[in-house]
Amino acid sequence: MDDESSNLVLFLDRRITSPHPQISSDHAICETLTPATCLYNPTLRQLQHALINVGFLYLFNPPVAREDIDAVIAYCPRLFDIPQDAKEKVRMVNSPHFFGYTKFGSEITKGQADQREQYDFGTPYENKWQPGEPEYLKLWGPAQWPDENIVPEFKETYLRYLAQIEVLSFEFIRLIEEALELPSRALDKFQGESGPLQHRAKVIKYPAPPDSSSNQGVGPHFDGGFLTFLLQASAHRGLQVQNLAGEWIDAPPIPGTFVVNIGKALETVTQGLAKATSHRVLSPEPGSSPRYSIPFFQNISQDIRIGESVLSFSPEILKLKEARGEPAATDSVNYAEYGQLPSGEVALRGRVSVIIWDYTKWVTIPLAVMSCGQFFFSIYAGTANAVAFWDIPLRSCMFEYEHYQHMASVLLYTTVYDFIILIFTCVNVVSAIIIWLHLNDGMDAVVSPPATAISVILSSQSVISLLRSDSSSGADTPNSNRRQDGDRDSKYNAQQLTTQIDFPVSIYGPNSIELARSANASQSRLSSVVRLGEGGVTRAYEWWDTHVPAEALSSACGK
Ligand SMILES: O=C(O)CCC(=O)C(=O)O
Ligand SMILES: [Fe+2]
Repeated sequence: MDDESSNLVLFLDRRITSPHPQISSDHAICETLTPATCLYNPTLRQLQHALINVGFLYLFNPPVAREDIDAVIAYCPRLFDIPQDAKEKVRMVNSPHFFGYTKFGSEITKGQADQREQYDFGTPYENKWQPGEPEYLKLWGPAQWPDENIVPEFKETYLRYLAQIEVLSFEFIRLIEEALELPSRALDKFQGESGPLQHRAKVIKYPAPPDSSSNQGVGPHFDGGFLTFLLQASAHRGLQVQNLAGEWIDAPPIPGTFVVNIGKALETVTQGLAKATSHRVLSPEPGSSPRYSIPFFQNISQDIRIGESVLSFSPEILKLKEARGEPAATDSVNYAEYGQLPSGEVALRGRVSVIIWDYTKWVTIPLAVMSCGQFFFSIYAGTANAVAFWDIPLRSCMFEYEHYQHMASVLLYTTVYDFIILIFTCVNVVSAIIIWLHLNDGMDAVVSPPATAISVILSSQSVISLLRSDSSSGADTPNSNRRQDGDRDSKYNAQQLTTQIDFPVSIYGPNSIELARSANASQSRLSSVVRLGEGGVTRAYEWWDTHVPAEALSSACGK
């Protein structure tokens, strides 16, 4: 542990003595410091560095009861080992709030199926949506929990865990205000002045792939909200973070820590000072046990248009952003609509983009019916042709004009329909191959070719991209340099965020299709990555205890 970390420990220990204290709601830690003092505080300087230049950090010994952390970790395998029908009962498709179970392979990031299975849960929230109110207000509400008889006390334990992270997340916001030299509580306006917030959390299982076909646990993405607190719940590596140079850096699990990273909303309100960082997860090696993780996503108020609420900073601190330099291009997709839409709508758009799947599925039914009709007509016409040909009396008068005309038209029909059938058959075969190669067997829908085969094709990223060829005119975040990034490489403009195929279609209805189209039209590619400290994600923050485990730190830093 270096001197700066020691100072950090002293700073916090003066105020908090218990290893797992309740965090004081009056935010005593931060209010005792003026912004000017913060500049001299090495801890906050470290935090400032991590926010501006890295976007990821480890939080050591977080103020969350160790027994609750251990308990939620212990639940991970149990949650996924329950019978499949118990999981199906809480499928996300039942929930207007997008909570619940998503089976393996049912999520797509950057056009590829993520090799993970997951539950989405949330902090308690009662939905009060009324007809006529914006649809995005449906997004928050009660989570779906697995049967208490099958996973006893899971809900209670997990909610207790989430409650502690929620408090921690707000406490951390206070530190961020100080580190970025903002007035105290400058970030409050994003957090529920209009009422309580709901935060999301997941429990994720990344199984080892059977072979080396795909190792995309989850593809490159940014998180959307303010802060993410990630508990890596098994000893596997796999989480990777993209640095300023565009390289992927490992962020290995360190026991007793959370990985904290910045979401697009916080990046937007801080004029890009606090960096959202592109990250991904690689599946465990074939033959290994599954990796588990438990992320907590801190939300912001649904009504706020954060593009209109961007904060002001001192010229000195903005210079730090300039000094960071231009990041290399990233693989991730962007939440560009934050520039102008209410944050709830941004979240809804991220979700309902999947409704294109359903829309195209219905479009494909007439296509499939046509295909079948043509097939049968072709058989009929071919048979009629053959019968006519082998019918001696008929053939004998073939050279009479009307019979000749009859035979010619039968031949013409047969040939044309056979040709159409050939094309349809080719499309079906190609789509089946694409499904097999890219989407694996994780989708419910892939059961009855040709209709579903075509629907997969139509709803695949490439076709969606074509549908949205106007995407370069979309909105952007307040950072002017991003516009150029989007324009420079327009092939990424139409890429979706991580997309779940399992979704509550009936609840959001046909309007959502339009929403989805415009949502994706306004997404643009963003080059925004941050430089990781020498050797990787290296800055560790001691929260309560007096000792950072040196061996853990050095293994994380590769030193
Ligand atoms: O599982 C992990 O380690 C990260 C998951 C993640 O980045 C996400 O779900 O947004
Ligand atoms: Fe993430």
